[in-house]
Amino acid sequence: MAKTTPELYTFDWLARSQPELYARVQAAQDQALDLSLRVNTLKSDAQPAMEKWAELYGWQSQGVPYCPSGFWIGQPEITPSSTIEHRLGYYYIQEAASMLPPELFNFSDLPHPLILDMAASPGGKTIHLADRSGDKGFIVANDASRGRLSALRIVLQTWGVINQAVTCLPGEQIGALAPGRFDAVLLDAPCSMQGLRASESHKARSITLTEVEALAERQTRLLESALRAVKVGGQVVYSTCTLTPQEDEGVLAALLKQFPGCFHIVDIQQRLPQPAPGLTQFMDKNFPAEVAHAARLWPHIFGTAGFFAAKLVKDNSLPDPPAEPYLRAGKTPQVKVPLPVETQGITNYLSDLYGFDLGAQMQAQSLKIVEVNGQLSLLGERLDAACADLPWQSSGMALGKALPEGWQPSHEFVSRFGDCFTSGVLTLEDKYLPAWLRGEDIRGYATDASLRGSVVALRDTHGRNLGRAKLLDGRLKNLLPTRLF
Ligand SMILES: C[S@@+](CC[C@H](N)C(=O)[O-])C[C@H]1O[C@@H](n2cnc3c(N)ncnc32)[C@H](O)[C@@H]1O
Repeated sequence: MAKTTPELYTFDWLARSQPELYARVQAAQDQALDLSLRVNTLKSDAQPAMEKWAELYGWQSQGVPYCPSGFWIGQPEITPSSTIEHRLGYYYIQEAASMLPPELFNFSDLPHPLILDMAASPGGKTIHLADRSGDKGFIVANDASRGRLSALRIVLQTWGVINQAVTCLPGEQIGALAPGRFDAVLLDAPCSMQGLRASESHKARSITLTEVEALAERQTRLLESALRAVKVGGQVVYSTCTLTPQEDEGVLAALLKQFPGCFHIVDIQQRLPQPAPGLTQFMDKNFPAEVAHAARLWPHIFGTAGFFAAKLVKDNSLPDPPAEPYLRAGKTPQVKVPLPVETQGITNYLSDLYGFDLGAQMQAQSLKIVEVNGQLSLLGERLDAACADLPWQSSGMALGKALPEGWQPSHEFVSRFGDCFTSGVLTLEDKYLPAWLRGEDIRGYATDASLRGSVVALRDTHGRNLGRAKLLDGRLKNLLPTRLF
């Protein structure tokens, strides 16, 4: 039977309309991308941290122009995925184009922004947003796919983000559920991924026009929802990892037409090393001139994957949506009311053992200590304001647990704050490092008797955080989580 749907191969539209440009894009797509990473600025200052790793691992680093914490490191012998810093969330390996969307938000007048990441998993951009807001705002990290939530939780946990909650809702509904609530919304939309190079995890495949149109329709409804969820005056960033115009400029054009006067597109060309305007013409279609304010990262110009990003500012409320949203039944964990006595006891304990002032940290980040399913956790005070009516799945960061022999801080807590500890810290001799990084206990380890029985923060001779260790008689018990090996 003859096919009724025309095949639309990757960049086929470009091959037909601009063959020279198409040839340049294809040539770029055939070359391997340099590896890039983004430094966790909740844990270290980007530039000095990068310099230290460049020296330690022989990496040649080059800054990503629009992202101060992002660096290209070429194709190095020591791969960035193999280091202890990677396992402890000191950096995230991320394609440089993906570093653009979170950088487009302006939080300079918003010390505590309430942020929605509408399609968040696995969380590469969520953790970037946490850095951008110093983990002092609050992020609702949503993804409609339940199966992708654990990846998101692990990324948040490894990075050490506290002011966050994970929800599992169709993004299309959030605008009606929480209208005008957020200062900033990121929609890194599900798309046809026709901007990525083929790889082991992403096989090249052709897409049909029907698929593109269905995706564009979903993206338009998601972006409408993002515009509803943001406050008047608030910022929305829309991004895709595809260069298919229907999913990029086409989505912006559809919403400009449907909601005139409700938002405008901010010109972001000056954020890039050279202008990369959105298309105003595609095949036989004209898009409004304003869509040229968006950025279209062509692989042959920027040395990145193909990518699209636009920044929108909401000027007026959108007219009411046609129907009430239904809410998918979500399982909400039982969060107990914080026990005031615990907070003081814990902050005193941490101060005595590690010289770390958790009380000051809690004040700076507006945190409280609660018991969640028998574990003590640090939770953002703004959780209720952000998620009162959004069924959240998990929130905050594990703080630790009380054991008969003393109080044991969590791995996440030590990997986020361990560099600030001034006592209760042990330096591991170099000869033991390989065994430690394999997750082994170190036997015959002699040390200061005053620390015996305690959980200490371990560092290597370069001062790198090696997580927690428990000092037992003649043995250093390895408390690195087994998932890291
Ligand atoms: C491009 S990925 C997001 C990548 C992520 N922002 C990052 O940087 O790590 C798109 C995500 O959208 C989710 N998704 C698909 N349809 C959705 C919907 N209707 N509402 C919310 N999320 C959706 C997918 O499960 C997928 O995780």
